[in-house]
Amino acid sequence: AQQSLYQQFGGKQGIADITEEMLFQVGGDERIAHHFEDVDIVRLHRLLTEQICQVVGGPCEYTGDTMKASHRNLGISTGDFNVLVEHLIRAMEKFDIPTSAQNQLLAKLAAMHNDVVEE
Ligand code: HEM
Repeated sequence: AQQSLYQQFGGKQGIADITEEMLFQVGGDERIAHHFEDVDIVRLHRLLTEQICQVVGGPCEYTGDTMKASHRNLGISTGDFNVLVEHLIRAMEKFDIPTSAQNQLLAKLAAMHNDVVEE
């Protein structure tokens, strides 16, 4: 039987595991870690998990702010954006998410690029 995109991500727990791993790696990457120094990471993890769950068609409601409002004035560049995506891909690989499922999420996140990046 064909699994839904949400199921291919391992449901809410699978998504929570992937975002945790991504944020952990981001925190250790000196290219972008400075952006997250004063951020409540537990809250960010919860919101990112909700958002990705919703984006992949899961039964979740994203309760955070818009991408444009929450990244305003953070000075995030396209390079920063690509580094975060790099860590997301590694995290998805670590949890054996099928490539076609990875690409479907990445396409949806790419559509947010202009709302996140300022330069
Ligand atoms: C498509 C890519 C991205 C998505 C889906 C995303 C998603 C989110 C979400 C859901 C929040 C929480 C919003 C809220 O507080 O209500 C957030 C906040 C934040 N994001 Fe992103 N983000 C992306 C890219 C980036 C990048 C590339 C950076 C920096 C390298 C970044 C840095 C931040 C920071 C610092 C906050 C916290 C802002 C604050 O609490 O004041 N984000 N992001």
